[in-house]
Amino acid sequence: MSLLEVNGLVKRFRGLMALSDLSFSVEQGEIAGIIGPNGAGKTTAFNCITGFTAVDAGSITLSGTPLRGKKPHEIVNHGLSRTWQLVRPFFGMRVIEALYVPSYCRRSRSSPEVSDDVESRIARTAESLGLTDRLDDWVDNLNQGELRLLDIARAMVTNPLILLLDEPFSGLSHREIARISATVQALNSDGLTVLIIEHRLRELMKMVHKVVVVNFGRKIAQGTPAEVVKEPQVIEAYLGRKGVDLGLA
Ligand SMILES: Nc1ncnc2c1ncn2[C@@H]1O[C@H](COP(=O)(O)OP(=O)(O)OP(=O)(O)O)[C@@H](O)[C@H]1O
Repeated sequence: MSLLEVNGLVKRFRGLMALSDLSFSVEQGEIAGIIGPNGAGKTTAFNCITGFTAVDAGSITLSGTPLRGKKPHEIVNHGLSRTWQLVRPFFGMRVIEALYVPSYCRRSRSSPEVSDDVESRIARTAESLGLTDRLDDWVDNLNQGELRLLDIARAMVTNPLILLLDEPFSGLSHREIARISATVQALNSDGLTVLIIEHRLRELMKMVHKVVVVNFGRKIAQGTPAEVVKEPQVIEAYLGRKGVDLGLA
């Protein structure tokens, strides 16, 4: 059984088919990527999986537990957390206070998987995200890269089995991207499964084990980075000349 299984997902917005029969799975311990052109349905897929958007058809399971129809906070309590394309920080709070907010979810306080107390998990999470020195600082003083790290830290405080990241590199410098990428890979080495939407392909392809390519709400390819960049459908729909520059062929 895969950790996350998405089967036959359909989502219509009036006349527009945002997702048509989208199926893919993410295995325990994997870093998987979702790529595809603008408007392909990637964020809609995240919104459906995380309970923010109602699904018209299909199923979503996490470790075999059906998620479809559950509310976002219930899904978090099952072990699936996410970040958003646009960072919306809790300005006016200190970093440590912003990390306490997600700690009030049930999974963070009382699930059988949780062995440590909230205070030590926040300290451990801040350390693994490189934010220990910033805990007493105001969120308003963080730079863009640190705000992204804080977003990931907030999701990590809920003790997820799988973390969904929506364009975590967006708007960041090369140096900030390298820091986020190394941090996510370290979290993965500690057992976290990760699913990432990203357009920064050169950086993404270096860190993922598997890529799912979506176009017009359908999966058009799946495989290792080296496999998908050779797929004619992927080159035509999305990569074009970009594929040649990824250094994977
Ligand atoms: N709430 C909504 N109401 C109507 N149409 C929507 C809504 N959300 C998304 N769409 C449409 O669904 C399609 C898929 O959008 P989505 O944001 O999922 O694409 P995406 O692959 O994430 O794109 P990008 O890479 O630009 O972020 C687009 O045509 C978009 O305009």
